[in-house]
Amino acid sequence: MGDNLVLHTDLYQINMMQVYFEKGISEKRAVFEVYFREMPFKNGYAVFAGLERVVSYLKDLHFDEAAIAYLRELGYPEAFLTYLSAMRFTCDVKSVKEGDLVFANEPIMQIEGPLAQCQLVETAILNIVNFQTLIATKAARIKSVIGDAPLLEFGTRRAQEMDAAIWGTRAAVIGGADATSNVRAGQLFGIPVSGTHAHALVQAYGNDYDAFMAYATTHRDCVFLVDTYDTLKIGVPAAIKVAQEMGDKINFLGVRIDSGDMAYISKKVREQLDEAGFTSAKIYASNDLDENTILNLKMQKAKIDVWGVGTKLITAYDQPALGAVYKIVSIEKENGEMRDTIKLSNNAEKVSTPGKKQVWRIRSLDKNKSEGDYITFSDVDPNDLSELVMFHPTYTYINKKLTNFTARPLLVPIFEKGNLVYDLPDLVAIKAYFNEKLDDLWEEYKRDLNPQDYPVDLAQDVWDHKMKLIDEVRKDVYK
Ligand SMILES: Nc1ncnc2c1ncn2[C@@H]1O[C@H](COP(=O)(O)OP(=O)(O)OP(=O)(O)O)[C@@H](O)[C@H]1O
Ligand SMILES: O=P(O)(O)OC[C@H]1O[C@H](OP(=O)(O)OP(=O)(O)O)[C@H](O)[C@@H]1O
Ligand SMILES: O=C(O)c1cccnc1
Repeated sequence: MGDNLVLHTDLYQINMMQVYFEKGISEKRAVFEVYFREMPFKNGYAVFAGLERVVSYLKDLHFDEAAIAYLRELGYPEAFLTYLSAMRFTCDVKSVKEGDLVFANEPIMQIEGPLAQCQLVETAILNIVNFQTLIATKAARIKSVIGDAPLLEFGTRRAQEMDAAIWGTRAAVIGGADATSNVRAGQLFGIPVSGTHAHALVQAYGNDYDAFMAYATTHRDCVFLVDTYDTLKIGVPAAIKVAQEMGDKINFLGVRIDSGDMAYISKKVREQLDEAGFTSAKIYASNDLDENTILNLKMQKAKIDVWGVGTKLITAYDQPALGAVYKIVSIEKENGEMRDTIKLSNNAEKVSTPGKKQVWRIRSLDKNKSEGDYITFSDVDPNDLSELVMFHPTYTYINKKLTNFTARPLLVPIFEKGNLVYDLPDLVAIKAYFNEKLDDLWEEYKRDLNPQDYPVDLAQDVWDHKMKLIDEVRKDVYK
């Protein structure tokens, strides 16, 4: 299979493109925005990830011969296929930077350009951003309970196939993983790789001592998995014996436990290691861990130094999907002006916010913390205002006035007229960026359980415009 991803879209996008083409509106300028409506894992913030892959998908996006041939097989008319063959990506794209914090009901990406092109890219963009943002956020939750101790990403074997393992690992690193067991992810993204060994090694030798000795005579850095037969009676004593016999010939980093009551066992293992003089040997733990188990183990004062987390991180076990959507917010009229569009719903949260917008992170200069996000039309800059009135978009009586503030635009230019204008930072920089942004957030939004709702407010004119369009549509429908 080739790596042209142009057909990585839903059939209905191509069908709509055909409508636009045949009805002569395919080149009309349109603006679409990506946003999600509910915070993943009920977390207080989400960690945006996926931009690097979105860029690689959009760069040079075109229908190659194989794609056209397949669409011909599906029965699309020749004139439409000719149009598709000639199509090149010419949209403007703005996006939040990877590692930035994002919240429900604010645009995190914006695609503007010919209607047909905007329509084509919906599926892949959501596919990428939904997954990677979800995993980065899950990793951040896990890391928040672990603190400074290392978090190792161990999930490839349980990930939803290879792409999810690779890009999920990268997202996990953005949100907090310090290293991965996936060697290819290490090669592709420069992520530190790390690992111990499996039970198979011990089973292959039939006993812990021979297995650890075999490892120790072939590797300098050693972490022995001690729970194959009996952690306290067999595994740890064998690890200690090998470490003593090998002395300086190895770097005895520690032992890994992978079953049983990890609070009780880790404390006993710590005693055994300390008594043998290996006070700096670390205890690694793995086995279906997630932020809840880890927090619980920490409350029990488990003596765990390094946390290996697989399945529950890479599959976002407790919430397998983020629900980001891609909605048209504005379209060119016959006269060339833009007409803002709205989608109504019986469900108030599902009513879209019309117009091309920008999101601003408002930072109080007195408190040096983020006070909330403020959504304006794209041509407005709140930094020009001396006073900002922020109010809840549904419960409008909840409001506050800010004077001494700065506003940072979250959506930055990525593509202009199809040309990449953004320098993609490396992963180390993205991770550092995330940590810096997390520091700006009040603790109330950071706790794992029942965090406060971070304010995402609409500027007065955006709110008024939305209400006006709701009224207009309702008048049309119920006249
Ligand atoms: N002290 C503890 N407090 C809370 N949860 C724990 C504690 N010790 C272990 N756990 C968790 O409990 C679960 C135990 O799972 P399970 O019973 O499948 O493990 P096991 O039987 O010991 O090992 P195996 O994976 O070999 O079946 C795991 O998710 C583990 O992380
Ligand atoms: O538990 P996770 O968070 O997914 O971490 C990865 C798991 O992968 C390995 O187990 P393996 O695949 O050998 O299976 P088992 O230990 O569950 O038997 C390792 O020993 C961890 O238990
Ligand atoms: O290196 C390890 O210990 C490891 C790697 C993958 C999965 N589980 C454990």
